[in-house]
Amino acid sequence: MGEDGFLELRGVASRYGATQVLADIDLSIGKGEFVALLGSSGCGKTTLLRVLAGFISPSAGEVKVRHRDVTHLPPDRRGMALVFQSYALWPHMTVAQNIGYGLKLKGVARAGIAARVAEMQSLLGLDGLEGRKTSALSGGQRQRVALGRALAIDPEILLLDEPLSNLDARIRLSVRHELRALQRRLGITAIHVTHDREEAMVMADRIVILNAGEIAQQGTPEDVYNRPASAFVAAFMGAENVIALNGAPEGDRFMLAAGVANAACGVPLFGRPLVSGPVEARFRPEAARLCSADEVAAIGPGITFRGEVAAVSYPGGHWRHAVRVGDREIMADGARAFEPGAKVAVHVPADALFLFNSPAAAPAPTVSRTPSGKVYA
Ligand SMILES: Nc1ncnc2c1ncn2[C@@H]1O[C@H](COP(=O)(O)OP(=O)(O)OP(=O)(O)O)[C@@H](O)[C@H]1O
Repeated sequence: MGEDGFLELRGVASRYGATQVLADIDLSIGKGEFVALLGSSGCGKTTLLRVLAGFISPSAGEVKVRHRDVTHLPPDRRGMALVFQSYALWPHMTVAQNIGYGLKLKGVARAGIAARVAEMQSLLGLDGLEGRKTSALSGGQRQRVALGRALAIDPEILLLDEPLSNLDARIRLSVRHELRALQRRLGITAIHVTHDREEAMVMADRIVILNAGEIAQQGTPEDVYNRPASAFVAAFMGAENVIALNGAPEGDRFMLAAGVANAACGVPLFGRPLVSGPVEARFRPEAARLCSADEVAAIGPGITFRGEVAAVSYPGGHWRHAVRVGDREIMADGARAFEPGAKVAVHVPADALFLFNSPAAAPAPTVSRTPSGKVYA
């Protein structure tokens, strides 16, 4: 990826009437980068995409392409193309007419349109369908036509608003890879809105996680998955098990106090700015290792919770257990099934344990040291 800061947003805010939807968004995207805007429903993903495309004027801030301010340019003068979730194809037009639509608006001559449409059809595997009305196409074919219409105008930037969400699960998996391969081959810069975590993970160079109109974290898929910067991001990225603990930093370790279901133990700090006091411990069901209470051996650094199996199911590949740990219920996967009522141990390896100071416990990001050997209540 070349040209850093190819597409830049600085201090972008947007509101609908009195409702603030985006606040102070700073984002810098490199040429040829594939960025996923990931967030739950209503967090402002589509609004951000529409600000980029020029369909909405931001209430503050600026949008720049190659250091040129495009904030107040109309959509058709930004070198961008938007693919809508609904595809927004013309049902009474043929595949060829739909793909050529943007070129016709630009006043391109007929022969030029025909050549470009043929090129797009062959690129997207739509050969032979040029005369078909789009109302007589499958979902996957419509999605390709919408992509063809967007790419036909040779945009520098492709904006994708959940373009795969109307496809059935199996087609969606293959289209993800096709779209990503096409984007790489064309070297086009892409911003892809999705609420599907796995889709963002497998497609994007960088994931930007939005929460209530603000950027909660941005980084490579591996970064946001393994090093979530907040409890919100950890939960959003699948670490939904949560247990309240107490602890304090000591050197390069964080010492966790004994709790109702765990013995005191220490885990590496990994540079996290944790302070003494209550912490929220989060982990994924698949990161936990389940064994019977009497076989808890030292399985490596991490924390082990004692619990009782409440329910077990088989979603495929592993057994998923609901385990009562103190007054909480957590989910933990195992290679074998434990019966409800079984006393078990749930071990969470240190590198899969995400710790965050509870909001009330983190007034200032200072790292305090504790006298060694103390129990932190
Ligand atoms: N035209 C509008 N007028 C008023 N409020 C709006 C309008 N469009 C969107 N909103 C509100 O702005 C917020 C952000 O909407 P947006 O469509 O950007 O969210 P999103 O993250 O794309 O959600 P989804 O994944 O459900 O599409 C929501 O609370 C929504 O109700």
